[in-house]
Formats: sequence, C-alpha cells, structure tokens
Amino acid sequence: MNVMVRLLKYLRPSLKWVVVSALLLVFGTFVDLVAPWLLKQVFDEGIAERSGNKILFFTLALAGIQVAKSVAMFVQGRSQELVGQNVVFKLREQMYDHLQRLSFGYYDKAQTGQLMSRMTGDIEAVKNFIGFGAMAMFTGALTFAGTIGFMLAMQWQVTLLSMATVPLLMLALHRFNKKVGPAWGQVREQMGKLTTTLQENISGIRVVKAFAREKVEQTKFEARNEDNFGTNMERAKLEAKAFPLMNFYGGIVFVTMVWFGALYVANGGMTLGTFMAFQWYTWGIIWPLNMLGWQINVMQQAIKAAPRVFEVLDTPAEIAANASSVGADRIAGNVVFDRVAFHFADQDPESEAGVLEDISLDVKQGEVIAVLGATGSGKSSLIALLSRFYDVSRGALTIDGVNVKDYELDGLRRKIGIVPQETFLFSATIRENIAYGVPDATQEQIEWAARKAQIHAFIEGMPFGYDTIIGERGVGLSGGQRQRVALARAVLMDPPILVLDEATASVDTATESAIHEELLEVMKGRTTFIIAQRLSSVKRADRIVVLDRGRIAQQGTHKELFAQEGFFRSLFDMQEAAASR
Ligand SMILES: Nc1ncnc2c1ncn2[C@@H]1O[C@H](COP(=O)(O)OP(=O)(O)OP(=O)(O)O)[C@@H](O)[C@H]1O
Repeated sequence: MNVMVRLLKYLRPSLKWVVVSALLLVFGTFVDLVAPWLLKQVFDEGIAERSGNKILFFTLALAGIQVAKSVAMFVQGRSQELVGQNVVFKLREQMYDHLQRLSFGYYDKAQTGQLMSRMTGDIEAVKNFIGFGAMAMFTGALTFAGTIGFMLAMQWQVTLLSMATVPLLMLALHRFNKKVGPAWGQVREQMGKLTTTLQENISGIRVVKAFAREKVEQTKFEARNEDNFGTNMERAKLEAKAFPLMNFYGGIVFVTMVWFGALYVANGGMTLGTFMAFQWYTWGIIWPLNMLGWQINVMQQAIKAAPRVFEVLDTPAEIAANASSVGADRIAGNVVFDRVAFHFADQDPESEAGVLEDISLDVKQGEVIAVLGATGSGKSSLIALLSRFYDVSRGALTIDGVNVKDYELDGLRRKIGIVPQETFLFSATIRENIAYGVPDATQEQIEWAARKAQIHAFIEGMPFGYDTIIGERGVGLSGGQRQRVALARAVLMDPPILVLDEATASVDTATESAIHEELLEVMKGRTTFIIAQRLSSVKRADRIVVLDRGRIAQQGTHKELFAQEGFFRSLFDMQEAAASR
C-alpha cells in the first residue's frame, strides 16, 4: 500500500486535471444511469399512453445526453492522458536527475539494461495505472454503486435476486488479484534481464564477432526470451482461467434478472419499462466487475513496476557535496595524501587490505608526478580519489589544505582536467566534444587545445573540419585520435590540476613525443599526475611514484630511482632490452 500512496503523490501537480477528469467521469456515469431510466419512460409513459410526443421527447432526451456524454468523454480522455503523461514526465525526470548524481560505486555494479528497462517499460506500466487504470476503477465503482442504487429504487426484490451470484464473482476477483500480482512481478523482472542481455550483447558485439561467439550469444538471448515467454504465458494462464469464469458469473446475473424480472412483470410486480431498463442496468453491475479483472492487472503491474523505479530513486548518492561546502574557485593545486587507504564498496575496511594502503604524498603546486606500477597496483584508483569519484576509507586527501570532501563537488571536478584510460566521445561535432567542459569556449581556444593535443591538423583535414560529427553515429576515430580529442577536452578546461591516465598509450612514439613537447608548456604551472607505462612518458616528471599492490614502493626523481634496485630499474632494463632487440 505504501507504493500506492507514494505513486498517488505524483498526481499532486496535476490535481486540477485529476479533479476535471473525475468530475467528467461522474457526469458520464450519471448519463449511463439516467439512460435506462429514460428507456423505461419510453415504455411506461410513451408506449403505455400511446403518446408520440412523449416517445419523441424521451428518445430525444436519450440522444441529447449521449451527445453531451461524448463531448465530456473527449475532454476527460485528454485530461486523463495529461495526468498520466505528467506522471511519466516527472518520474523520468527524477530518475534521470538521480542517475546523474549516483556515484561511480553505483555504476560499478549497475546493469545498464536494467536501468533502461526501468526508465522505459516500468515507468510506462506505472503510467498505465495512474493515467488510466485508477480512473477506470473509480468509474467502475461509481457505476456499480449507482446502478444498484437506481435498481433498488425501482424494484428492490428483482435487484436482490439478480445479484445472488455477485459474491461468487467477487471471490473469483479476489483470488485472481492475489495470484496475478506475483506473476506481474516476474514479468517485469524478466523484462529487465532481457534488456540487460540485449544491451550487453550489442555493446560487446565486436568481441562477440571477433571470437565467433554469435551462436552462444544467440542461445543466451533465446534462453532469456523463452523465460520471458514462459512467465508471460503463466500470467496469461491466470487470466485465461479467471476471465471466462467472471464472464460466466456475470452472465448468470443477467439470466437471473431476465428470469425473475419476467415473472414479476407477468405477475404485475414490475412494469415492462422497468424490466427493459433492468436489462440495461444489469450491465452496469456485470461490466464494472468484469473490467475490474483487467484493472487489477494494470494495477498489479504498476505495483510491481513502481518499486523498481523507486529503488533507483532511493539509492543514496554516496558522494555528495558537504552542506557547508568550500568554493573551489581558488584551487591552486597543492595536493596532500595523508596516510590514505581506499577500499571498494565490496571490501571490508576493517578486515581486508585496501586497493590503496598507507599512501602519503605531498605534491606542490605545479609539480609533475608520474605514477608507475604493475597493472592492478592501484594507479587509477589513486587519481580517482582526487575528483572524489570515490572517497578515501582512511586518512585524508587535501587540496590546498582543504579536505576534498569539503569542497563544492562540481567546482572541485571542474578544477581537475582528466584524460581517462577509456575515452568516451559523444555523438556530436568534434568541436562540441572538445568543448564539453567549457561549452562557451571560442573557436581560437578550441583550436589552441587541439594543437596542444596534436590533433588540430587532423581535424582540419576532416570533411567538415571542427563540424564533423564523431562518436557513435558519426565518423569513426582511431584509438589514438580519440585519446587526443580527450586530451584537448581536458586541456581546454585550463585546470590547475591535470590528470593523464595512460593518456598517450594509444599514440605512436613520434606523436607521443610531439604531444609531450606541447604538454610541457601546458603542464607549466599545473599540478600534473601522469600515469604511464612507457618510461619516455615519465622522463620529464619532477617526481616518480612507484606503486606496488596499493602501497608506495619507491619515490624520487628519474635519476634517484635509476640508481636504486626496484620496479623502476627493472622496468627501465626491460624496455631498454626490448628497444635494442
Ligand atoms: N570497481 C571495482 N570494484 C572492486 N575492485 C576494483 C574495482 N576497480 C578496480 N578494482 C581493483 O582494484 C585494483 C586497482 O585497480 P586500478 O584500476 O587502480 O589499477 P591500475 O594500477 O590503474 O591498473 P591498470 O594499469 O591495469 O590500469 C585492482 O586489483 C582491481 O582489481
């Protein structure tokens, strides 16, 4: 019920339209209740008195109220849709906003397909109930109660006799409601899994093809598809069993009414007009009960879908800005790691060693720090802490003497230019991709950044220059070109702190050396962290930090480390040997 209360709260902004819609429905129901009475009048007054005028009057009245109802239903349909669409709009907006705020830790675990299915199918299911099902239930209840009221007022004995099977119908509905809820829960869950499999397969299609695993993937998808088919058929079986039974009980209501009604008419206990009106009215009892089966379906679907949406909305954004945040505008770039340890969410900081342990590092503004280490030694994790993609689990990380947790979050991130290991380019022009962090950058500034990243000449040579669309739906770029666009993007931010995570790994040696020449100027005055495997990339660093299984193993200048035994020296020897081969 909690879910329902929470869902109904989404109606608040459209309350005006809910009221309009409900009033029009009341009017429509009233017409449905008056119409059989007018029919009764045609018989009992018009035909009985052989009055053509009365027949015409009541027939015209019947036609008139039907026209009025049609107009009302047109407006009602529009306002009902507006209510439903407003709920969808609000839910999607909230979910999207929240997804933007959720931290890296959440996305490490989240399944994109599940999120997609929640954002589309589940929200749609919620809309079907809020925008249609709930109103239909309201109309049904009103019609049911109103019909019984009118019938009782006209001939209570026949009314009560006709309703003898209604409790059976209600029992069948109650049973259906109990069973169909879990069935819909499974359908929604299966849909999420199906979308996840599809999304993974499409994202990884190159790997699938490269390893010729299409058949295996197809089988995987087929299994999901079959699960989906199976759960839907289970649900359909419940409907197939329940609906004809409800129809049968409904039919009995009609038959008993005809039977007893006809007897009462024959014995003078009921007028022929009332009997004719009752034929119409009985549908006012049968129809809402039968429709209730479908409405329960829609409601149960929403009850199962809504928590899937709320689950995302209720996930706390672990990395949130401090209430009394310090502005990041004046960040100069003095970075201090003070006995920092870091654990991922699935690690226990009390009993397990962190991905980083006991990291103490004092970096002065403008220093260039190279971070080296074997794969998995924690290099990327170390720099992820700077921008608070994750928070430290022990110790403190400060920039210019202020704990990073105390900075205003967006401001802090704007002060750190990152070229990540895996670059992501949007389906947009190359200009927009470079200017992603500074949308109002001038063409000169963009070109300046592109020159620093050694990509300007290449862009100039493209068919539409800076206006060429790249990314998923545009021109493809090589790994090295993508990296250089990402580098230009970071450089354009003019950040006091620059982070290059293997930023030139996909670039040929000549370009790498040219980028480094240019970067020397870019790095001037900026605190720079360079993660690199190639020694050529770290030659110009003021200091080199070597990580080994999350701890600082060596630290010093190129010269100092060269003089020591250790990871740096062996890496140097290995690369020298490879070069001379
Ligand atoms: N999201 C995650 N959840 C749990 N553990 C993770 C996660 N990401 C990375 N790790 C683990 O943390 C350790 C450090 O990873 P990190 O990416 O920082 O290493 P790295 O030195 O940058 O490696 P590489 O040179 O291969 O990029 C690895 O052992 C890795 O398995």
